[in-house]
Amino acid sequence: MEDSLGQKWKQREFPLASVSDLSSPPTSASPGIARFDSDGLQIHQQSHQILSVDPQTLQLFKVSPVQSVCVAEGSDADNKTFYSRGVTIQFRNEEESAAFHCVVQQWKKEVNAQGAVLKICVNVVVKWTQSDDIIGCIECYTCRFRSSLSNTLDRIGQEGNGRNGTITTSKSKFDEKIESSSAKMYFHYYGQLLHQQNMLQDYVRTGTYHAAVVENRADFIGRVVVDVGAGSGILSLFAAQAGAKHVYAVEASEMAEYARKLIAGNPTLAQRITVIKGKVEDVELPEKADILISEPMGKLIFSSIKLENNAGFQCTLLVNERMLESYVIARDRFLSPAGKMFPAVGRIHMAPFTDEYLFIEIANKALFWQQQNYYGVDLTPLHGTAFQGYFSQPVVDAFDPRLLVAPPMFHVIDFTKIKEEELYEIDIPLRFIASMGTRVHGLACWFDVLFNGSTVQRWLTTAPGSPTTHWYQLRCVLSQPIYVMAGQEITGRLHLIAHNAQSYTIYLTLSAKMWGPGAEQGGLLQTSSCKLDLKEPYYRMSQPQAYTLAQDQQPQPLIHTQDIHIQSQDLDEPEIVQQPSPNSCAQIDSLMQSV
Ligand SMILES: C[S@@+](CC[C@H](N)C(=O)[O-])C[C@H]1O[C@@H](n2cnc3c(N)ncnc32)[C@H](O)[C@@H]1O
Repeated sequence: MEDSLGQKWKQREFPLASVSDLSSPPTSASPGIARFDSDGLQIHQQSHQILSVDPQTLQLFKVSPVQSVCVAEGSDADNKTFYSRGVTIQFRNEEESAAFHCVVQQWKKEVNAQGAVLKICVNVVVKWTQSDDIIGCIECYTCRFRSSLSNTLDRIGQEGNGRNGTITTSKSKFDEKIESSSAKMYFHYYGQLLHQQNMLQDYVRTGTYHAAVVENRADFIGRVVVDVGAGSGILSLFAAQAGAKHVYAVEASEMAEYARKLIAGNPTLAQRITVIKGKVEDVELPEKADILISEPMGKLIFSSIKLENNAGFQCTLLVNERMLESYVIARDRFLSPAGKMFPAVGRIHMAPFTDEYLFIEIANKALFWQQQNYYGVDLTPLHGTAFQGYFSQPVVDAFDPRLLVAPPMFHVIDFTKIKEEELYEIDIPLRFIASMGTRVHGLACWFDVLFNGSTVQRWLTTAPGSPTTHWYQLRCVLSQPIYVMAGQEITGRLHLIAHNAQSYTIYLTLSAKMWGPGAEQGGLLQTSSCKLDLKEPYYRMSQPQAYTLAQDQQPQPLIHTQDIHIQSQDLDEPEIVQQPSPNSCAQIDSLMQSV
């Protein structure tokens, strides 16, 4: 339950399959519960509380997908002897385990934020005195900040007290929740011009931003603007074109240097733009903003796949990359109360889809592991794992909207109101009415965002059937499709849990009632679930976009979606890709039986 402070963790309870005290024999394990309340986290074994911890001392280790070890510090009665106490907790499933870890992360962060007042004081003392005596004194006063204090010292030493006052707390909000290796790769990626170029060459994206800004000049003229994650500085330049009084272009990657160069090369605008290199979580600005502009919509940055044209490694799902959190933090730090956000609202759209070709293509990938005589070696012991592995990759491509089985629904994220913590865990109940009888292979997702200008409202959409953007669409494919009839209800749940590699674990469940004699009596359900890692997509851009045509539909030429941006420039005839002859359902079923 959420209270007025947005403390989603409060009152949360997690049933545990088993709890065992590390100091007792493993045979003592029995079911229990983990409960968050105002005193901290309480772990009960049956009805006995066996551990009560506060967030400062809690250490949580994931030892398997469903098992974790909680270690907390305590002291004896005279507060002199410190000891550690640990319990092993076993969750009922991976989803509950991931949700628990997410709640602990949020809880620790909120409690640390309350401690930030003290950290700021520490910071100020250090800045003014640089005195070892005072540092020693503070260490005695609250020794748990000892290590962050030395971090603070390191950073003050490196960055000085520059005009932009870069550091206010000892550890950045960003650094606290994001793994440093992920952040390093992420900002390295955005530090390269070719990746910025890829976004700039998405004319649907950049053209919509340009139109949304210049058509809403009235919002920009004479106003202070902050460009959150400025990249090449393009949106700052648009804001200056629209008459902004001053634009602060905040960019954390090395791209900040290129942005300076680009902006300096446009002298009529440059005098009204200041580039600030740093994270929006850390930098200080000299004044409040009337407008925030940003392009924080999730793509995926990953290094493991090389595309021939280096077109960029990005996929869709509004919240991926976790940059929306930075946009929201920037709002709370920089935007004046009556300020505007460009964009202001985002929506994740979802609909079940059918796609036999895609399904068989994924299932086929694991067939390699069906070989019983691979150089004399039986590979089949790994087939099941490989099969699940391929189905845990969300598919990124542009698909034909006729593959959708039901009208889509959407989940709104209001950037002007949402709390940062609410983006750590997003739980969307699903309900659709099938408009055809078919096999449902999974859930298709895409997004749009709204520029809510005072003069013109504009949507930027990544929907299937709309001009393709560099986000494409995303599909979560079930390893067990479900069968539906026209008019039948499909229910389910899309549960996204943020992780510290700037992405999300996706848990999807879709269900449909069985028809036939048994169904009327009572809720016979076909249910299919999958777990996917948004950071490990199957980038399917060079594959044919196959779909089954209804008899009354004329064949449409199908194109390689990688070529779409080029075609939008030179308007040549699209390349036609030959369709493979359709696999019948019977063939597919027999293949699935064999796997
Ligand atoms: C999707 S790009 C958009 C770039 C540019 N605004 C545009 O529209 O072309 C996002 C940019 O935000 C930067 N960024 C991401 N998180 C940031 C943060 N917390 N602080 C500052 N910059 C950030 C990235 O380095 C990247 O250059």
